Amino acid sequence: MKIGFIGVGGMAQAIITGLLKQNKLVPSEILIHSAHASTYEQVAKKTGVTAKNSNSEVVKDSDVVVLAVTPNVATPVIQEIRDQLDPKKKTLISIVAGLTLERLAELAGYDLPTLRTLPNLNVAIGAGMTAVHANENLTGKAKEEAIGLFDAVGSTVTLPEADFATFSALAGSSPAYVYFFIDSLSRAGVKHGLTKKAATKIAAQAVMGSAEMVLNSDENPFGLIDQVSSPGGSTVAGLLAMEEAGFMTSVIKGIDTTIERNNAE
Ligand SMILES: NC(=O)C1=CN([C@@H]2O[C@H](COP(=O)(O)OP(=O)(O)OC[C@H]3O[C@@H](n4cnc5c(N)ncnc54)[C@H](OP(=O)(O)O)[C@@H]3O)[C@@H](O)[C@H]2O)C=CC1
Ligand SMILES: O=C(O)[C@@H]1CCC=N1
Repeated sequence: MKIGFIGVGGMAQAIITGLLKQNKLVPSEILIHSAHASTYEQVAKKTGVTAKNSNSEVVKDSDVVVLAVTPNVATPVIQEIRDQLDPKKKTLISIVAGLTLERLAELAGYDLPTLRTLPNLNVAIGAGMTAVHANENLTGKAKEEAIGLFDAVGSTVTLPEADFATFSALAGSSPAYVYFFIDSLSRAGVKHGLTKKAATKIAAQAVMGSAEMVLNSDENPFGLIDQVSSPGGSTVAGLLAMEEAGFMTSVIKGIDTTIERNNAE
């Protein structure tokens, strides 16, 4: 299978890194092109994938085309490659936030097998969380192969398109919010005398283990909070101080704003 990436920014590079790391594909199966030669040539050099001289060449030589450009250039880019997107031979995968299957069909053709996805950065380490929704033309083996690319680099969930904006906040954007939390924990450690390096490692390992506990436990997070909070102890004292500063309200406000922004696009 040949898979072509149109755009090789942060997210496409994360997917490519994950696919190669998980041995789902070998470099010769991946083709790339983007706006600037300095970007795609460097990515090709670093990963061993093949750089093409145009978006059209990528599409011509690929079975599966991954649209990985920012939303503001998606329309002209699809118009540029539309003629090469033969519905009998190609599958289109979009990772573009906010771009609906209806809009993709309008731009790329109503017969084209198409998968709308919303991955997150953790695909780079095989721990991604990706939402998928296929159109009615993508069926059977082609559908399995398209979704299989994201299964290979983490978990996938099939969601109605109406839930993509919420999913995007909770999984697509949330790595940034979790990094923010880890940095805040680590900064607190620095305030109390730890080095930034040690504090960041301690904070990140604690967050990773806590996430695993949530995934592997029948308890909901509040039950686990109670297990950590010894009666009369320091954890409950810290929790109450965080809540007094508006911890949960801050998180929900941030997610509300992310979803509003997603819905406005
Ligand atoms: N970052 C994330 O965590 C997530 C991102 N997404 C979606 O992924 C998409 C890409 O985001 P991200 O990787 O963060 O953005 P980047 O800005 O890092 O990457 C955008 C890429 O598009 C390329 N590009 C711009 N114009 C063209 C063109 N005319 N032809 C071909 N390539 C072009 C750029 O080329 P060059 O580098 O050469 O300038 C760049 O490689 C977005 O639609 C976003 O919504 C979805 C989920 C998560
Ligand atoms: O910030 C963004 O627009 C994209 C969508 C999800 C993560 N990054």
